[in-house]
Amino acid sequence: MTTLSIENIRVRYGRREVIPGLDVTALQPGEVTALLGPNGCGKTTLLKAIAGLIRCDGRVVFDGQTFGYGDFAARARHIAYLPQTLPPTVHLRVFESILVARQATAVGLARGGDHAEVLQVLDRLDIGHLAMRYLSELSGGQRQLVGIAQALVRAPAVLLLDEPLSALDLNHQFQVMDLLRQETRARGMVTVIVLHDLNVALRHTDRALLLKAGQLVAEGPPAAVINGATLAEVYGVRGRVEPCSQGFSQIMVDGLVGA
Ligand SMILES: Nc1ncnc2c1ncn2[C@@H]1O[C@H](COP(=O)(O)OP(=O)(O)OP(=O)(O)O)[C@@H](O)[C@H]1O
Repeated sequence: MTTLSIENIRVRYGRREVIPGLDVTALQPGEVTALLGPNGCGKTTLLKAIAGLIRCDGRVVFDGQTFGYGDFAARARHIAYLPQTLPPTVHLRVFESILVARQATAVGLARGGDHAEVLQVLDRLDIGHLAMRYLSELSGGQRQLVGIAQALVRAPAVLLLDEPLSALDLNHQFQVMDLLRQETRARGMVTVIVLHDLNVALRHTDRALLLKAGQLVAEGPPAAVINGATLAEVYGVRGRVEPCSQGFSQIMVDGLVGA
């Protein structure tokens, strides 16, 4: 099985070191990992470093291969990355845009099934009715769902999603996380998702990485990582994690530390 490891990743913007040497061992195929931490702590920077999109020191090891900065083509065969801010839209219909994503990057996949794959992903994200609309005509949330479809249809081994729920309503947040978990398990993908909603991380992910100022403060099962002590240390809030009546862990925020 193919794990993903991050070895001594260091990133600086100019003279400012944003990630001062970070290691993550063996993210497992079939598992969804939540990448958590406050604004500006380096989550996007770390995802971009894994995707090979920014200059960094250190190594990403995946599928027996070691990637340093610059191995873009080799990495692109394995990794799909959905940015936090989606790029300006090209003049394509939704269906075409997903088909183009599949045909551009799903190397080695049988071409015959491309249309069926696109229809299936549209259906599973409940956006089949948007297939013939132009991207420029979509709402923010609809555009985000199409971005998720474009990433999934590439059939990547590693799926990196930066705040993919930020424009979605509650129903779609749940649906998308459900689908991502199912697909991650079924395809044996390594999936890493930047999340701000810690309740989503508790409910829908298998592992959590908690960052503070570019350093890993805690990692492990979400229910072990997210607790009163880490909420105070990393987010500066007084809070508790308690089971709801359905048995799922939920965060109760009591206030700010010191207030
Ligand atoms: N291109 C850049 N040039 C200079 N500094 C940058 C650049 N991109 C990000 N930074 C800085 O690096 C730090 C980490 O930014 P990053 O976007 O990785 O944070 P984040 O954890 O994803 O934040 P958020 O939750 O707000 O999206 C921040 O202090 C940010 O200001």
